[in-house]
Amino acid sequence: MPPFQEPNERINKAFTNIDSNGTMKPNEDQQSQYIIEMRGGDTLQVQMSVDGARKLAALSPRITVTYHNVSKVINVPAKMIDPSSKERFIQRKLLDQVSGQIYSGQIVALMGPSGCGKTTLLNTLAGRALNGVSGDIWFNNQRYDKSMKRKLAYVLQQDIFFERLTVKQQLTYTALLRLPNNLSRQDKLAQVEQIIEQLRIQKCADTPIMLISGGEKKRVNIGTELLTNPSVIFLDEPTSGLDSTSAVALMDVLRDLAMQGKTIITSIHQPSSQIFQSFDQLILLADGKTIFMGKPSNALPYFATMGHHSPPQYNPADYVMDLVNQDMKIREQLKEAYLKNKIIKNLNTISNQLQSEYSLSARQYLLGEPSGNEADLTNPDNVNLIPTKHESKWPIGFLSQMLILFSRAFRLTGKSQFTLLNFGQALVLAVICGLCWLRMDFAENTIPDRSSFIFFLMTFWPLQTMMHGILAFPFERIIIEKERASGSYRLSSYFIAKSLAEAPLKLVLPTLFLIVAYWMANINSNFGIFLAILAFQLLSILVAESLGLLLGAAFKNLQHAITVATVLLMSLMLVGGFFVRNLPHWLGVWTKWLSFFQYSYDACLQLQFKGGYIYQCVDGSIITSCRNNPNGTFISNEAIKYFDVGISIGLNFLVLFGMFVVFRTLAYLALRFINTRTGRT
Ligand SMILES: Nc1ncnc2c1ncn2[C@@H]1O[C@H](COP(=O)(O)OP(=O)(O)OP(=O)(O)O)[C@@H](O)[C@H]1O
Repeated sequence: MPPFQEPNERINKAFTNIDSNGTMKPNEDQQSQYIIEMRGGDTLQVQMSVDGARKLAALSPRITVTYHNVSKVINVPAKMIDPSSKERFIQRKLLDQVSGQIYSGQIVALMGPSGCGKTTLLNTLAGRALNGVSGDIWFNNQRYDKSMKRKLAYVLQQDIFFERLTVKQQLTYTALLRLPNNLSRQDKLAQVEQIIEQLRIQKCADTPIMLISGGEKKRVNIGTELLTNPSVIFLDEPTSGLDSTSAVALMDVLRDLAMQGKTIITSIHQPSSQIFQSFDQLILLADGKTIFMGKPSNALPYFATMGHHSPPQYNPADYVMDLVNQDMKIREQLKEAYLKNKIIKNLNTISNQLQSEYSLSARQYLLGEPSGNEADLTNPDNVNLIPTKHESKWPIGFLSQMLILFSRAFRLTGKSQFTLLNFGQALVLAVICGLCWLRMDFAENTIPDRSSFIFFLMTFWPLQTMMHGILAFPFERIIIEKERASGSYRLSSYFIAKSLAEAPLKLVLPTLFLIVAYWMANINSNFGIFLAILAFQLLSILVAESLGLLLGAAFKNLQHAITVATVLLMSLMLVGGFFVRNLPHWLGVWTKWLSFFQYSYDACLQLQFKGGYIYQCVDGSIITSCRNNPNGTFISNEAIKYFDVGISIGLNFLVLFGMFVVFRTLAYLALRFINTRTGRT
């Protein structure tokens, strides 16, 4: 048995040295195409085009999805349905004993009235939200296992991306994160180019996603999921919001994918007649039950056997939807009829016939339901879909994930932070601030103004950054959840990468602000002191941001997070030592230690008056030694006594740093463990 070679080595070998070591099998076209088997049963298809460019694609195994008697029950809080109810929960059946079989190469449409359970069925088949699910689901002859995630793609109804990225950047980051490390960067990028070509989005490849059309966005959404070359693609209403031309173009893309052997299951609302007829199979649901399963062209003849005739020239999809949306009685009739008409595959015909009270003519229009027996479970590729145990759960290692996520976060924050508007805001505010405290004298009467300058410095930027922190997760979380649902990366690598990438960028504008305002206000000419004050300002910004991230991650409702943040910030500011110098003892004795403003303010006051500068006395109202010496001078360090500073500069720094670490860690834990989702199925 030849030793296992890494794919890159083997691919190169395939083109330079065609040998037959048993692991490389030349395809029909001996010169240009090879199938290479990899660990875990995956195969790679390598093609050499005429111009010598190399194309690489993982050949995904063909998968038949079989589901048998699948039900889903959820517990809804009783008070939500009936406020007078004494019960805690009421059970609701979202899916009721549905069965079906979908083959590779097919496009299957799930249709039915709003709320009939299409998304629930898609989620269930895709292995998402499996709580309360009973029945059997097989992929070929294997039951769902988390490790199959990479072979199943789920295209959500909403096109959720970092919209500032261009189409190519979006696909490239996804490829780098989700394609395994045994492919080179060059091959991952080649895969991106292939997807762009396959989905016909070359025209907008370098356009930011926020500027492309709805149809293009949908294709980027599908492309993102296709990068890992999944075998089964679930799509939740992919054509909603698209005009008919874009919808048809999208269906063409899906047809291409089906022709490559992929299994495609899509829910759809109101397809045009052309799209409706293009499906290989139609599954109609009503109230969580199947009411028709067969070829779309057989739907109208089937309903006609029950006396429901479509007017001529009417879009069959519209007619079917009108029918199931009519009154409850018709829906009940259709549900009952399906139960009696349905055919079970691989059961002997006698028991099938015994079930039938309806005419055989209705049954001829239906496809058979699987019986749940071994005979239903086809596995044409005979591939083990569950990777061997030694394979990592993640496509790439922790460090690689972090580097890629760092680069993405750096790019995104750079784009949102370094706008002309933000630079303008920082500069204008710095100048206004500088003008208010313009070139203060080194004199006794400027001491209160100097302390207020410091307090302003230590509150303005932290406040602003904290609000940004609160908003960071509610908007990003949905993207992270989507990416993590397809097994892209660890939450910890995302969190660390985001923290590392954003911190330096978040600090650029406050630094610029301080340089201008500090010089204009004439604070302290010692460069070391300037750097120390800058360090405190930046650290308090990081503390405030961490607190913001924590609140943003912990609260389901953004409004609640903002309200709590406002109350918290105002309270911490009030007890921070600047506004009230003589807090009631019972209050001040503990609250002032909670305020991170207090620590940076205290430390910077000490820094400002450090260095033994000569200050001019004025009236002795602040400095005792000036009382009888209005024209005299005093050493700046004396001013520190006027303020009730608590602890040393070093200790202040340590406490602030500790707060930063604690808040960051809590923010991570909140993000990891507090579920802010709305509880949809
Ligand atoms: N967490 C939940 N709590 C209560 N009801 C739920 C929950 N999730 C789903 N449902 C209900 O289950 C039913 C099926 O929902 P589902 O989203 O699957 O329907 P759908 O056919 O996809 O609808 P639409 O076409 O409007 O998207 C709906 O009545 C919905 O209100």
